[in-house]
Amino acid sequence: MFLRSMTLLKEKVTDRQSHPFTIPAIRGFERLDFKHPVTFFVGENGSGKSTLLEAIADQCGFNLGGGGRNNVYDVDASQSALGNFIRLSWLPRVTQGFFLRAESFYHFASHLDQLAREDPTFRYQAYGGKSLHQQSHGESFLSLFINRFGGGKGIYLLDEPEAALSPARQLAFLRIMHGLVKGGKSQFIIATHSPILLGFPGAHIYSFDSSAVERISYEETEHYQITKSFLNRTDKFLEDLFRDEE
Ligand SMILES: Nc1ncnc2c1ncn2[C@@H]1O[C@H](COP(=O)(O)OP(=O)(O)OP(=O)(O)O)[C@@H](O)[C@H]1O
Repeated sequence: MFLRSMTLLKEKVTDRQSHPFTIPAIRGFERLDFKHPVTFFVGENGSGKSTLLEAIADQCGFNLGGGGRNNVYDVDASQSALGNFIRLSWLPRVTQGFFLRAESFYHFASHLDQLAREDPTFRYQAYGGKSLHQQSHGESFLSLFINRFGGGKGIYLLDEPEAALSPARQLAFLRIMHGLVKGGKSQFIIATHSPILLGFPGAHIYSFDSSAVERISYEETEHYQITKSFLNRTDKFLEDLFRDEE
């Protein structure tokens, strides 16, 4: 555990009528504590999870298109709306880690290809030995988790890592994360919609579905409840869903 909390610098906020303070969970945000090496952000689409995660990545000095501190490249919209309004509290401070955003991973892969073109000794060592563009989306994510994560102390900020992963690969990812967390040198903060990932034992889950970010249990998440009802009685669930359709 390295990142202990994040706090809104209220005195810096002069305009609460514009983005990102128009997002209900962000408007009510004051402080978030991290007390477990694995923290999840959950909430409806547009509830502010990525905005908060990106602000953390910004304050970590990570490339906002994806990557760590040493990955310097430009992508569109790589600015954090909230980054300058928060303070991170560390004990101890770590500088290594990775910000993964599923939506711009393509650009990160291209950035590595550019490095390989510029430096013949670059062998994609930390990425499975070949260009991420030559691996499927899911394979490239797994390569990253297996090869790039771990080593020294690091913080990993992942925005919807499940986007590319089959259910079996999501389990593989849980196993990798379990191993890294057990080693005591890794902290994960993950925005997700995956009921599988959310099942990580003991993880803390923060919901963005109300006017403040608040902690809820795994069983209280909509992801758990909807998936459970769907699987328990699929026919009945779908019958109810499609009733009165016309
Ligand atoms: N630059 C911007 N200007 C204005 N509004 C924005 C901007 N960027 C994002 N938003 C809005 O902020 C809200 C929160 O977006 P965010 O990406 O944080 O949501 P999210 O919880 O991560 O959603 P999802 O689960 O769909 O990824 C959304 O309504 C989005 O439209």
